[in-house]
Amino acid sequence: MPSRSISAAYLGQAADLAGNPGQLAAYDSTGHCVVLAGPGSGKTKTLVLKLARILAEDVRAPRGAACITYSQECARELTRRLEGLGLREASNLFIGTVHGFCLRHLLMPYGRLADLPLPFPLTMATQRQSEALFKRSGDRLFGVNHPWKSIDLGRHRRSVLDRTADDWEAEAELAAWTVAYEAELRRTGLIDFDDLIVFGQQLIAEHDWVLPLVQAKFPVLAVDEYQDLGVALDRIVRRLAFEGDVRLFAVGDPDQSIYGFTGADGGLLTDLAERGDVERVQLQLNYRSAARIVSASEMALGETRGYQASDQARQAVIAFVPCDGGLEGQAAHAVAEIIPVALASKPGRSLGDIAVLYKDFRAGNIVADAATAAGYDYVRIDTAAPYRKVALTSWIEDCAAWCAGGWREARPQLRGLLDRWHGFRRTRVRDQQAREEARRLTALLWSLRDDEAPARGFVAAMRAGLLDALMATEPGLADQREQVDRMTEALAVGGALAELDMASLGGRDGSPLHLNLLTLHSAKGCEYDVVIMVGLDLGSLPWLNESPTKLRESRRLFYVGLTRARDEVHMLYSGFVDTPRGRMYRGRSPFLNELEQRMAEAGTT
Ligand SMILES: Nc1ncnc2c1ncn2[C@@H]1O[C@H](COP(=O)(O)OP(=O)(O)OP(=O)(O)O)[C@@H](O)[C@H]1O
Repeated sequence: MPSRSISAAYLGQAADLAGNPGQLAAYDSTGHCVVLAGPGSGKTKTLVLKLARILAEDVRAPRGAACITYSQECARELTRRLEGLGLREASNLFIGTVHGFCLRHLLMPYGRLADLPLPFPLTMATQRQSEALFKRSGDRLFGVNHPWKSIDLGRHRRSVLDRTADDWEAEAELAAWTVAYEAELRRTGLIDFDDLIVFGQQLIAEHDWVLPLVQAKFPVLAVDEYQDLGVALDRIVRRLAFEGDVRLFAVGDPDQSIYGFTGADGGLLTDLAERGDVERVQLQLNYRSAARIVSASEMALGETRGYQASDQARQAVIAFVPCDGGLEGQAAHAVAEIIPVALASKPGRSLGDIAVLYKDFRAGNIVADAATAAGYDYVRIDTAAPYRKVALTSWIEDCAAWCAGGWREARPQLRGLLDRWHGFRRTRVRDQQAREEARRLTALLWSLRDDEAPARGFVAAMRAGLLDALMATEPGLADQREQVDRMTEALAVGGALAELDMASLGGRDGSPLHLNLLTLHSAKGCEYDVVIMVGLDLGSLPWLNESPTKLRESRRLFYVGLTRARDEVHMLYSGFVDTPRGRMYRGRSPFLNELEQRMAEAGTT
């Protein structure tokens, strides 16, 4: 057990691991450790407890640990869980995305010294700037009506690291476009998101002197959702761990690898776990889902994994629900029939315990319209959401949560909000100035405490009080500023979130009063009592004629959706999809046919 000061919450949670030999083995590991396990098996729980233990027992400040993950949603979940154990972002504890790590702890401190061909000081392109430069370079090369291929371009840049290799020229169009786009970026003095990964990798790969410097600061590296990493990030981790003497604790599940289109590769995790110098731990118990859902998920995946539910007696609902009227009909059925029954069927269950999952933002629009018509408030996570979650918008939301009553029970903790604020400063400030800023921020937050005030006034006051000044002096935050501007526009009178109050802004990641609407991709890492999946028709999930690789990834996406549920899964379909060329009748998703057949064979329908 950790010997230094640790929270009671930590002790309580660590005691949970005692009944699970796998979790305990990971928790007791002394060298590199990789935990491979299925959904709901407590990977993230084990990771945060292990990190707390290492920080209490093995590492002394100013040395510390970096805890990284792929997406901002997962980073926020890690922050929340670590705060629950009394661990906050600090100068010796990085909690964030791999992109944030590459920027703050690799490229900013060492990029110039290593003479990387980047424009310093590093200024991030906003989404709008990078789209405009991407289009301009594509138009010049291929003419104005050329197809938009930004996802493919990003994948190519991140996956083929050696540009003299045959693989690079194998996709000649993407290679040429990349070169032209990067030249445009540099001419404008900007870098983009993929540069962080590509140059972070180059720095680590080619400059041996960087390794001991990173190791001195972060002798421990924890990685959540490892299966989301692509080859560049995997190389960064391996070099730090196996050549830089950084101790690695990684968790993930190759069956939940759903970002192949970005270059992610679940096989990298499996390979990592097979190394002789890594302790590999496999977890089998699922604490989240009822037994029927655990076994149905394996049937949906089409693989036998031997996962068991921790509570065998819990009842579950698994429903295949035909609906007339396509996605509109499915959304209407979900809000009119399924949600009211689900709310009534368990005492204390609220809208926040229910999620509607869909393939993309167009389906999200249809579900959101149905929810509005039924009078349900909702939170929505997809690309049509009014603003993207980046570190700054997440921080504003957490400040709103604190001001809207969270301060009474320190959820989130004020100290954590202050530390995260200091983390946004990429340029070093003197201690005196940092103290003064902390004092001003505390006074500002204290003055903005209100349970029901409109979120609009809160964000305006935060911007006028401190935020605008910070964003004006930190070019590295330019891309995040764009999202803060979008948040402000959405909250303005007439905007998409004009009605939002502070409590709702603060609760956008899980308020009991809001139904959750999110894409299947965004649902990874989340859990809900009731999961309603819409759009389970051939032509949507999966698309028609997907390649075998793509089809496997679509199946994993379906698996991720199913495994978010604790008690109920409702799978809605119509047997057709609406396309720009009219209605296409190809039947429901083959994943449903297979699942229903396997459940019938097993006698579990
Ligand atoms: N040993 C344990 N005892 C009791 N509950 C546990 C234990 N381990 C995990 N849990 C609970 O199980 C649930 C799932 O845990 P967690 O989110 O850490 O799983 P995960 O493996 O990261 O899931 P996923 O891959 O699906 O995101 C959480 O509610 C967590 O508190």
